[in-house]
Amino acid sequence: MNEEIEWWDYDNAAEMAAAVAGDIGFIIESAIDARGAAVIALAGGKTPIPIYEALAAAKLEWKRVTIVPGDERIVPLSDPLCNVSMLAKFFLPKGARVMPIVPNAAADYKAAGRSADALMQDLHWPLDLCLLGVGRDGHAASIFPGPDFDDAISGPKTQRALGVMPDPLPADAPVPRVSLSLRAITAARALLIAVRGDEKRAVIESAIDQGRASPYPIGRVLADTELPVDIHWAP
Ligand SMILES: O=C(O)[C@H](O)[C@@H](O)[C@H](O)[C@H](O)COP(=O)(O)O
Repeated sequence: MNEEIEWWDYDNAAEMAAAVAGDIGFIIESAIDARGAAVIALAGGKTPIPIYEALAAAKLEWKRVTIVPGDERIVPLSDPLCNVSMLAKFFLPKGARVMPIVPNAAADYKAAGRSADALMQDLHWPLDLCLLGVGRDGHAASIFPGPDFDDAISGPKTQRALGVMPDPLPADAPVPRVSLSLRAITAARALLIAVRGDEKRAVIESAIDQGRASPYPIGRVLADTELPVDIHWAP
């Protein structure tokens, strides 16, 4: 069980964005100082958009930064639901390498997951950072209840990514996904969570209380992460 979970509360989304962008910038600089490069996984969804705006404005050696989405919806790159296209809009113009993880002609979600895993196997590992959002249903990255839940939580040790069919499908993006596995997330050198709203806060608080027995994916992630985790929250 993780004993070091720290909440950081802000008055509004802009304050949270500035603080989280500052933390991510520091993590990127430290990785570049240590190794000459940084590899980070960033969350999809809407909450982190102001964070990415602030981060993209930071003076960093972007050419040394590789960014992958921590999860992806299996949709074409042109689809508004596509996480990597959202990330590319912010960070490609800065010179970062922004890697799509879903093949354009994904045959089925499990094959897409295997292909994402193969791509991740070529990255320097562990990730320097994993930034996660959390759904109101307690999902994190694209670890959802459904037929792939056990595989995402406790699949093969070396598996970094997999295909996931959420059940039920989330209403705001009702499509199959690929996701980092729980092991890949918890192995990251730094784990940050950014969420907004009382509802998500309540879900995360119960998930923390439930620990390893939590039915919420975010509860399992937090219970299995040994490093301190910062949870950034704004109304
Ligand atoms: O692609 C995704 O669906 C995400 O990466 C997902 O895990 C997201 O972080 C949550 O669904 C919260 O999304 P919002 O920030 O839009 O509420």
